[in-house]
Amino acid sequence: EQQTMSVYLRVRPFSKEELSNNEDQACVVIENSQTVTLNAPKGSATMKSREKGIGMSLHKFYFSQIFGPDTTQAELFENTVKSQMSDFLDGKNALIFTYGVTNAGKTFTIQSPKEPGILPRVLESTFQYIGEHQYRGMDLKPYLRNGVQSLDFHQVKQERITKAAIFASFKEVAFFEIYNEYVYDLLQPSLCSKSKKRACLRVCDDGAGNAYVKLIWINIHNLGEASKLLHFGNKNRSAAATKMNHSSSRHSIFTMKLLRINGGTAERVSFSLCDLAGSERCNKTKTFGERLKEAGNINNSLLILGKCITALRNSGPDTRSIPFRESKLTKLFQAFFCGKGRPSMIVNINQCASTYDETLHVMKFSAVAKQVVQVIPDKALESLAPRLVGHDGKPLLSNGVFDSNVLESYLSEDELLDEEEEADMSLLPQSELLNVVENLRTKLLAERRKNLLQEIEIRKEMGDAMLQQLMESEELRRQIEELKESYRDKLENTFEMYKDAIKEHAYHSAMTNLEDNYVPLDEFTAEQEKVE
Ligand SMILES: Nc1ncnc2c1ncn2[C@@H]1O[C@H](COP(=O)(O)OP(=O)(O)OP(=O)(O)O)[C@@H](O)[C@H]1O
Repeated sequence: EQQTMSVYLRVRPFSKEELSNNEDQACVVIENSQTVTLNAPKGSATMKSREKGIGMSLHKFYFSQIFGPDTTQAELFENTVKSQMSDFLDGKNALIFTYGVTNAGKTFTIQSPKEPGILPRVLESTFQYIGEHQYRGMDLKPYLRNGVQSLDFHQVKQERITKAAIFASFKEVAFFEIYNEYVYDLLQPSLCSKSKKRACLRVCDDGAGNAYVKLIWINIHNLGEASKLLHFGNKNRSAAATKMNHSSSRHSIFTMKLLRINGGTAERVSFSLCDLAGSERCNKTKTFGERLKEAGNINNSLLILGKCITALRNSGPDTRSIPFRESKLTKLFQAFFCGKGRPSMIVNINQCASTYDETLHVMKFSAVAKQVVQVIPDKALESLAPRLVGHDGKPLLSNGVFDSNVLESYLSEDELLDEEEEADMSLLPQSELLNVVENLRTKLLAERRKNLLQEIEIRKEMGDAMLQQLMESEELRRQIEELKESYRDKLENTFEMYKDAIKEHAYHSAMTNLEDNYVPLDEFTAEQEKVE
């Protein structure tokens, strides 16, 4: 099945303050349920460009569906997420992400505390669907990206302790955020203590090209528990203040995994809701130092998301050249865009004249996303083939039957080691961590030594080449000097030659004159006497 990605637009209402600040300049006009027009207000960069004859002041955009300022949370859920919700309960992975500038209504749409947003409604629908068929045990858990792990007695005990650290008490949920290209678990209980530094998690690969993060998965039994978790996670979202806003700098992702247990087999399907960081660009935030880095990282991950979406629009079914690996966010979203689920996007905008240029940027981004064609597999779970594995990480099932021999050989020693290398270091015990550090230090030293040798070699080669060049130029200089010397000699010789020749010529001329004017003495005397 092929279809374009669903991209919805939600336009939030003006606040009283915005209305009194003259922000309502009819910049956003909803033409019908799928078309919206943006009119550039006076003073916006778009209008200034238009006055110079560049670009247009009016832009038209098309969406899967547009929701105006009067849309309620329930209407939005019914018309956007509901279809994805039934796909999810049917066994297909789903991802919903909100995109827009800061203060456009992304968080309100996902998880408003006032009117319940999409997230609490998704949770509620899931609980309604499961009803009495809920698995009450705590001995199964998500494993890597698509697997299911059976826990032993001690691990179940640990699970209860982790949960008890948050609640004083079969669906599993995780909540994490990506900040400055670092992944943090928002359900990490120790985060409550301000003195402790948050452990940042590695994005690992499950060996089949699926990226995942080792998160704390909490087994929840009712909506009340889910809300408490959400509240707990939100408390941990301590956003650093930027000039634009206080909590717009992080991408936060809430994921729910549903385990469908049927005898000895377990199927796993996930629903992720992502509240992306504000999409405004660096120049607007007027930040520097750490905040500039933060803005740069947000820009980078959204830029890579944009690059992936543009590449997806052009690539067709072959997604190998799409740069998903260039940011943590896209790495984790990759599977949804590559046929292992169905992503959809809710674009949030405000109608304020002062943020018009940024809003236009968001709309252009969504116009590209709207053209992405998705391939949706008929039976997503078959391709995901979740594995049921034991507490030591080895799969327990082969063709639906427990077969220890098959299972022994299934994961070879090498694979285990590979997996270990990809493991999240922050969760290892201290002794192992020390070993890892020691190994890394040895590797680092070896690498440094190799680099140093290489540098010495390169420097030597460069020195030799320079010496050679110097010698050659010295030889050239010497030859030129010799040539100059010989020319000078020749010139001097020629000069002397001419000088002698001139001297000789002058002598001869003088002698000739002398001979011509010569009068013998007796003749001269006779002549003188005559005159007297
Ligand atoms: N549809 C809506 N109806 C009424 N109020 C809304 C709506 N959408 C957003 N708001 C209000 O607008 C303000 C900004 O919304 P919100 O915090 O969700 O923006 P945001 O895009 O998530 O910003 P940030 O990037 O900083 O997280 C909030 O006060 C919110 O209550």
